[in-house]
Amino acid sequence: MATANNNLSEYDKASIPNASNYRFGIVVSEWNDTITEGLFKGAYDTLLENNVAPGNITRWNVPGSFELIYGCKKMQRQRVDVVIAIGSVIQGETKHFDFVCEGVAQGIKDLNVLHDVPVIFCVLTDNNIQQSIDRSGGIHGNKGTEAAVAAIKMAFLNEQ
Ligand SMILES: Nc1c(NC[C@H](O)[C@H](O)[C@H](O)CO)[nH]c(=O)[nH]c1=O
Ligand SMILES: CC(=O)[C@@H](O)COP(=O)(O)O
Repeated sequence: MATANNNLSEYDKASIPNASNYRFGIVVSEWNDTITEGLFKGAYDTLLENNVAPGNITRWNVPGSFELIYGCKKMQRQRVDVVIAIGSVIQGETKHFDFVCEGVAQGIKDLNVLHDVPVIFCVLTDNNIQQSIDRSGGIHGNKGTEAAVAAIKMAFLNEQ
């Protein structure tokens, strides 16, 4: 189902485990920061709404989405139960978009395979800025909210 038919900010609160004892690492790319700050706000607010204490949330910034891989690898070694990678990649004139998106997706996948701390993929890969606006608190909701819900669920799963 495409995002256009499924608001990113809507979730069943009854399906969310108790998150008050989990620790969250959030790594935020500075490229397209008006978008990534919106994604971060969505994630942060959703964690607080689900009884996560601010002191249980650690945020680091990295220059761009490609650096999310290294930043999340380092964050996995911190005292956290789950990591959220936040980025915004927007198509330009060249094929660089393709390499950044593929590299980040593969790199974060690898971190989930190689290490025992889940990393949530909250990276928008959009054709234009409007699509990014629409998915970071706009008409399609906020992918940061979706990522925070996924993070809580994966922290719970990691306890099983
Ligand atoms: N064009 C975008 C980039 N490009 C920068 C790379 O992510 C990386 O920082 C650089 O290649 C140095 O290693 N990054 C984004 O996050 N979003 C873009 O649209
Ligand atoms: C995703 C990118 O790296 C891209 O925004 C860079 O723009 P360009 O392809 O015009 O160099």
